[in-house]
Amino acid sequence: MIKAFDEIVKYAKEKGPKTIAVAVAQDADVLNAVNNAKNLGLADAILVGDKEEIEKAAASCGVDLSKFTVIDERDKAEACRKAVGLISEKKADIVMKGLVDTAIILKAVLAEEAGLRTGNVLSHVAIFEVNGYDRLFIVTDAAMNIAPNLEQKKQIIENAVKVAHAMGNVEPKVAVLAAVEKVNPKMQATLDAEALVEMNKKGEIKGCVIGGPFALDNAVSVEAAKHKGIDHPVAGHADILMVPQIEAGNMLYKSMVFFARANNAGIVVGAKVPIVLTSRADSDIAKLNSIAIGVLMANN
Ligand SMILES: CCCC(=O)SCCNC(=O)CCNC(=O)[C@H](O)C(C)(C)COP(=O)(O)OP(=O)(O)OC[C@H]1O[C@@H](n2cnc3c(N)ncnc32)[C@H](O)[C@@H]1OP(=O)(O)O
Repeated sequence: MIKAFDEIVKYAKEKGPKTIAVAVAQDADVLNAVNNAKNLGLADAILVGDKEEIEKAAASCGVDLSKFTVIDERDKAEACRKAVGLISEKKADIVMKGLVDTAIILKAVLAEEAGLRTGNVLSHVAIFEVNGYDRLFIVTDAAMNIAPNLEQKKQIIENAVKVAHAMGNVEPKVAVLAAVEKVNPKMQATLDAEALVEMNKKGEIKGCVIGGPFALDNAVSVEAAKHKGIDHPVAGHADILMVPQIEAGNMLYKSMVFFARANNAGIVVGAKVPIVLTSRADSDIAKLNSIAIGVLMANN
């Protein structure tokens, strides 16, 4: 199993290069990331956005724009629509969010005419490398599904499991998070966790081992799990943390980046192609890691 992002980048290089359609590309971190991806042989990029602003951003970070195709579009929603359109035109394999609100690019991806929907739930998968934890781990869904129901949670897990498989983890351990580790009928997250564990036991969710409900400490710390008397293969060893709703996931994501200084990546899966989707505040390294995951998923 791959344990660090530099290994992911190496692995993705074997699967590349792919072409990325960048929506609203006028951002120095985005340009640095695609430029590094190009230099590494991971991916080429088509930059869609305000050409003047893209030129300014490129000048600020020393990126040579002559290596890339630029499509001039000042309106952000329209730039997203055009970037997504490059997929159906078969000119790109991956979409990437640039300097634009997450909801705007996701609406462009979901639009019927974009042709990217598959009938399945699309969901966000964030990957973290943090000091003190012995593996890369996934948090889902921190950015797309606001308050998923049980069926949506099932598909959110399946999407994350596909990403874990692409990263070389053949049977990821999934912890369904709640505030407590005992089922409490007043806490929907615990009831859903119990149901998801049952679906996994019956073979309705495959390719992973699901445990829960778990509070976060039991999912990631063997000592904490032992202390609470929890004996489960997932306890203390989670590869995937499934949160009950977007606020919990988003706060966990941002606390990893800003408090724990984690190295990270983010991607939306479930559509016909992967959507590289990080926070605008994430670094160029996070964006490059995300491109690498996108390249792995574009081959699935
Ligand atoms: C973590 C780093 C980055 C961040 O911090 S992100 C910040 C937080 N994230 C956000 O603000 C985005 C949260 N999500 C949203 O705003 C919305 O759910 C989202 C994704 C924009 C969709 O909103 P709307 O366009 O209003 O969607 P809607 O509910 O009216 O549905 C339109 C059609 O799309 C479908 N749809 C919506 N979400 C889907 C999903 N996850 N998977 C598959 N299909 C989905 C929905 O069923 C509907 O289909 P139809 O047109 O009825 O056939």
